[in-house]
Amino acid sequence: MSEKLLEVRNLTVHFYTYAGVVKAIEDVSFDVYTGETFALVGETGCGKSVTSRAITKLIESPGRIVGGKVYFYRNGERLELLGMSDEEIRDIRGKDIAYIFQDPQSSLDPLYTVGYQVSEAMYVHGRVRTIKDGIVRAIDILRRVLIPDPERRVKNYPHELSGGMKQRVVIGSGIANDPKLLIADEPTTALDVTVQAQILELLKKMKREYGLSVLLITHDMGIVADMADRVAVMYAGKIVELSDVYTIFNRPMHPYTIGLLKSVPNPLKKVDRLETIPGVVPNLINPPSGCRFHPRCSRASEICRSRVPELEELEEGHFVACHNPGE
Ligand SMILES: Nc1ncnc2c1ncn2[C@@H]1O[C@H](COP(=O)(O)OP(=O)(O)OP(=O)(O)O)[C@@H](O)[C@H]1O
Ligand code: NI
Repeated sequence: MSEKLLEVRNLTVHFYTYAGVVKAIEDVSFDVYTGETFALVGETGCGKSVTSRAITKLIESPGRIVGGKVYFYRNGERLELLGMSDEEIRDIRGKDIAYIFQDPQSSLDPLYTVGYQVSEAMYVHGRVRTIKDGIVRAIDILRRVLIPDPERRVKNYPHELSGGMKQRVVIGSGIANDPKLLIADEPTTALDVTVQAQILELLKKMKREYGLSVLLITHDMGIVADMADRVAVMYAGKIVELSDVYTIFNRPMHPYTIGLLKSVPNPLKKVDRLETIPGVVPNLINPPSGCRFHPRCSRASEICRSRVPELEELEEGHFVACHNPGE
């Protein structure tokens, strides 16, 4: 396999709310390699966004990163991101590691032209000398993200563009500084189905052309199948299974993954009936003891109630956190 770009180790984030401490993510560990698309998948509230944001310390009060390390490899140097000052991490965020969020509307400022905003993204990281220089470059970037008539579009304000075009602009700003890692958090969820497919195609094109690695956050197994090389399945703030995409779909071993794949139309297999996993996602203020999935798990035994299962490599590259894994 290719080189390691990102190493997330035991990442733990808590939110200190009036109701109690929300243990949003607990000991999350995974690697992202150069040139791959790595997906984080799971139901709502399982900690995908918190994980992706914590990587560059984008956690706001009442949240706090209470443990873990994030190593980022840049030009042969191994940087630990969580120990960096706000200023140092700001220099990495938006330059070496860029984000794309779900709603393009909220990523763009309604008061500035899209050309200005793409230009500004480069200007703040010293990629262009002036905003004016940047606008010339922005035309080329809009062309690369396949926005028609970029010379004219560069002068548009966000409200003059459709949702899909706005997301193209956001992707353009993301890649403007030639990042190594693009973190895309549900980048197509807010868009129409036809536009979704176009944006996913665009992400593939960007990945090819720029040699980017992509950390893709999604709750959609179809998108995982279409986009990802490897995938980590999250449940209630923890990674329960991690492997290449083919293995997850064909040989899932964690009871949660097995249930998840039964509850969604499996894009690689035809299923007649959708099943749902009984029970509800646990409250993260008082998560279940032992394995957080045990109250909903048909295979749960005594040890599952008392001991937290570690992610173990059961076959090459296939990690499962379960005391009673099976197929
Ligand atoms: N500001 C906050 N205050 C308290 N709890 C929070 C806060 N932000 C996130 N959380 C908690 O952290 C957990 C993980 O949230 P996160 O947004 O990462 O989920 P997600 O997997 O991205 O879900 P979705 O698919 O809905 O985006 C949730 O249980 C949520 O309640
Ligand atoms: Ni999210």
